[in-house]
Amino acid sequence: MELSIYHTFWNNIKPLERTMNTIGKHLASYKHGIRGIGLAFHYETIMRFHLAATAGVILVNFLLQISRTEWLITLMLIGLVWMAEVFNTAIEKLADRVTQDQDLLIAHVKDMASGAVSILCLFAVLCALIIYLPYLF
Ligand SMILES: Nc1ncnc2c1ncn2[C@@H]1O[C@H](COP(=O)(O)OP(=O)(O)OP(=O)(O)O)[C@@H](O)[C@H]1O
Repeated sequence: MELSIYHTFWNNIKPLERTMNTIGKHLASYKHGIRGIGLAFHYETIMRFHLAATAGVILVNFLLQISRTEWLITLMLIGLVWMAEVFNTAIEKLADRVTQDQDLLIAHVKDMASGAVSILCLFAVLCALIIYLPYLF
């Protein structure tokens, strides 16, 4: 009888323990992610430009009193640009680890990673114009 209580207890506690471990791992990955963002700021000065641009966009959004949908679009674009820049920085660092020598493929990899950020920035500017211009004229 006592043994059965023991088994019941452990059978109930194990899933709970597993859940706690999963939550712990999840929280740890957020910690690594935050450290990664800090590292991107450390390696790439352009991250400061993105921060200033983000502050500028948020200020303009408040001043122009844009709609909720327009807020969502601008916030998503800000997030995507930040994400692309952090990926770009990570790819650059990985490429530098592969070789510090002049290498054509490394040049192509870095150019493409940088191109991804440029595409996003171009479309973000187009979206900003489409959203803001009707409020101004
Ligand atoms: N090992 C290499 N071999 C050949 N070309 C390279 C190499 N490293 C960098 N380059 C060239 O120099 C460019 C700039 O690379 P760098 O690592 O200096 O990044 P960055 O100045 O931070 O650029 P970005 O503006 O894309 O963030 C690359 O896009 C690539 O064309």
